[in-house]
Amino acid sequence: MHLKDLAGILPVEGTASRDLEVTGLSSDSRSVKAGVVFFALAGSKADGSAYAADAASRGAAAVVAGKGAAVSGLSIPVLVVDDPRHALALAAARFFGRQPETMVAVTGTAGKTSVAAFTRQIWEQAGFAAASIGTTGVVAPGRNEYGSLTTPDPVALHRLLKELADAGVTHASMEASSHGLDQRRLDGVKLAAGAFTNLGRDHMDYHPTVEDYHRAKLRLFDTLLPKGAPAIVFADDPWSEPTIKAAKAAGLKVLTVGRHGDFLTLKRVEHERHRQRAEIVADGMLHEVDLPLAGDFQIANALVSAGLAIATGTPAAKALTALEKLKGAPGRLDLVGTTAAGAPVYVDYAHKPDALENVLTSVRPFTTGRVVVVFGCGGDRDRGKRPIMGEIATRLADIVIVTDDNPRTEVPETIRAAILAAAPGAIEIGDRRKAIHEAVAMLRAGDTLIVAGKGHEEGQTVGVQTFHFSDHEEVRDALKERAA
Ligand SMILES: CC(=O)N[C@H]1[C@@H](OP(=O)(O)OP(=O)(O)OC[C@H]2O[C@@H](n3ccc(=O)[nH]c3=O)[C@H](O)[C@@H]2O)O[C@H](CO)[C@@H](O)[C@@H]1O[C@H](C)C(=O)N[C@@H](C)C(=O)N[C@H](CCC(=O)O)C(=O)O
Ligand SMILES: Nc1ncnc2c1ncn2[C@@H]1O[C@H](COP(=O)(O)OP(=O)(O)OP(=O)(O)O)[C@@H](O)[C@H]1O
Ligand SMILES: N[C@H](CCC[C@H](N)C(=O)O)C(=O)O
Ligand SMILES: [Mg+2]
Repeated sequence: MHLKDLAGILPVEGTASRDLEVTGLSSDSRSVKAGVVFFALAGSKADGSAYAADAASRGAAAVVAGKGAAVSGLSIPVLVVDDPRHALALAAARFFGRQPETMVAVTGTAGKTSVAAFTRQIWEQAGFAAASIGTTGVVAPGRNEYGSLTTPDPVALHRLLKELADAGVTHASMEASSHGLDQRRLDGVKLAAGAFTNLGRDHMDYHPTVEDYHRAKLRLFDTLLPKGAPAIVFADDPWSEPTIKAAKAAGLKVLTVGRHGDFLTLKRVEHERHRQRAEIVADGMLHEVDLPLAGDFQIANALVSAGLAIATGTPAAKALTALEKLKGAPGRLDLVGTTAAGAPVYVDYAHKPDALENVLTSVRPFTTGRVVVVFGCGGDRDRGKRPIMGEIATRLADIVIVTDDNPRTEVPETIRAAILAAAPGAIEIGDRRKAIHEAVAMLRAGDTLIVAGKGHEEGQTVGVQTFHFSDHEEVRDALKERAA
């Protein structure tokens, strides 16, 4: 590609640099090689324009910077744009050039990973070559790779989308995190539909207010989706109404799902221990669906996913039947095993207040004994959620064990103390392995144990080092020990 091929996105018209060859795009000077166009992004820690000279010295073809960025004295062209992050996303889409034909994105505080995975599974069952992209990585035919970000950076994202399209993937679902939306990571993706699950407290270290956080999520509806595109909105959340309003104002075709939903109406749910039976009305027809997953919230996620699949062309009956074969995303109310006395042990990714509240509430109806929870809060992340989660755990569980969950560069005791301040009677066991083993040892018939916060994660980050750690492995070990 030549610089002129990025015309319309970058101001290359009439410049001598039009014919420069472009070998790649990057927002990190450290990865710049000859011919790469470097995008200087204003970040939360650094200003990319400070690295323009570094990029030039590594052979960058040109630098793209925002108005007023301090980039001068370079021997390579400097192209000035209004919004460098937006320009990077569009340029990445054009540079890589291909994406799966039908793509959908889901946003919301909780449920994104589950919805992305469920939508892919419904499409697979409908016979499409489908992929999902999110917190747990990329899953596609013959491919299952762990990724680090929920919504990848635009260059990584569009490289991946091209690979998927080249491999024959026609349908892809992806998570749109609030960071991803705010930082324009998805601005170059051509979306056929979008979805909203719910809104709760999250990332209050990044967004100044919950309204600001909601606004970031709304970019999916008011900026990214083309007019007339379907927006699937879960209707039973306190933030459903403002979301529906915004999506309608943006000219989208709003399709609501849930008890208050019109597109897919949930009539009745009967819970069993590890499954639930739902009656769902679609287009005037009643469908009975036997969902093989525990947790009220999984019904919500299943409805949103079915909504996305139907809105993009899968027949309703097929999409709803597919729900009967859904597999939960790894680490989402994931039944790892049961004790000899039959007490189930779940690993769950609840690491924010609403999720913890939901997961603890979900297991109560089938727990005749005690609900036991092991959890902690991440270091270098939203401090405000710590006492809130302490209060929720104490209110909804019978035994609360507060432990460590990626303390990062904070003092672990301080994080635990902030949780414990609102969790009278909770047991403190910093060592997560010990906490899990002790919790399993406590279980009696009728009890349920939830190990929350890490879900699919495979590490414990202490300081700047990450040690291998898996809640799944520890639970299995502890169960084996008890059985021996
Ligand atoms: C807080 C945050 O979102 N940071 C993202 C942001 O980085 P930043 O703007 O803060 O970067 P910075 O360190 O200030 O540097 C500014 C710029 O200078 C560049 N630079 C820096 C140093 C250098 O030597 N050369 C150079 O060019 C950097 O590459 C960057 O472009 O923009 C970068 C480029 O798009 C992202 O990679 C980076 O994500 C980091 C890795 C991250 O951890 N993000 C997390 C918090 C995140 O996005 N999480 C969400 C949600 C998770 C969920 O709820 O599931 C996700 O989508 O994963
Ligand atoms: N629809 C929902 N409503 C409330 N809580 C949910 C819902 N779906 C999932 N959860 C809870 O949130 C946790 C994370 O679920 P999931 O990974 O699907 O959400 P996510 O939006 O991708 O989260 P993250 O932003 O952390 O990646 C689950 O383990 C469960 O505890
Ligand atoms: N994407 C989330 C994951 C948190 C998971 C939890 N285990 C923690 O480390 O806090 C975040 O970075 O806020
Ligand atoms: Mg996720």
